[in-house]
Amino acid sequence: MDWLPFQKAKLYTNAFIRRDGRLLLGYKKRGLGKDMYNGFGGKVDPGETPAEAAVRELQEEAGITAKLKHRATLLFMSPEIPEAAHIEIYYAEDYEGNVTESEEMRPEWFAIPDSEERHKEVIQTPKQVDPTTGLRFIPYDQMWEDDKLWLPAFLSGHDFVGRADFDSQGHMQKWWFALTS
Ligand SMILES: Nc1[nH]c(=O)nc2c1ncn2[C@H]1C[C@H](O)[C@@H](COP(=O)(O)OP(=O)(O)OP(=O)(O)O)O1
Repeated sequence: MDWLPFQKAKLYTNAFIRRDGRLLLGYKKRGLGKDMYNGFGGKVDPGETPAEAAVRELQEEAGITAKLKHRATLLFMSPEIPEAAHIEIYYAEDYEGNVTESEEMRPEWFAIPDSEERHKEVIQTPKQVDPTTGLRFIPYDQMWEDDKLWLPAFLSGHDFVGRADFDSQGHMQKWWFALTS
């Protein structure tokens, strides 16, 4: 397959929160990406900066406020959406408020593998539970297919840029990723 034609992009945000060695993800209850886990985010509204939208979406979808740091940029393309999704990805290690379920997302904490090697094992053998916390490890088998390519490095502190093109069945067909720090 060729790269999907890139004409226009629409801005989105996505925010990942880590606290006490655990990662907060949301189970998406509706829309594209339904029944998958993801960070919290959505469309940037007119007149809003991506950073402002990231804070608003995190509050709306998970009920919490955080000082988010911009860490990555992802271009997501799919025949299912008319414009590319240009996603600015944010990160924080603390937050205020109580994590709360919203109409769009059911938040859940996951154990983070302690090395990139352990991430690979968790990717190969899904549904493993961390014996010390009783939490499931990051559910890579229930996330967008490209996330397993960058999330391990992202959680070890690397920033990145990348692009992933999907087919209408939701499978990734073409991609590139580059670490920028
Ligand atoms: N972690 C991720 N990995 C990936 O490859 N694509 C992602 C992604 N997070 C989001 N996307 C893509 C898929 C989706 O089409 C688009 C928009 O993402 P979202 O699901 O966060 O936004 P929504 O369409 O729910 O927006 P709102 O209705 O404003 O919340 O970006």
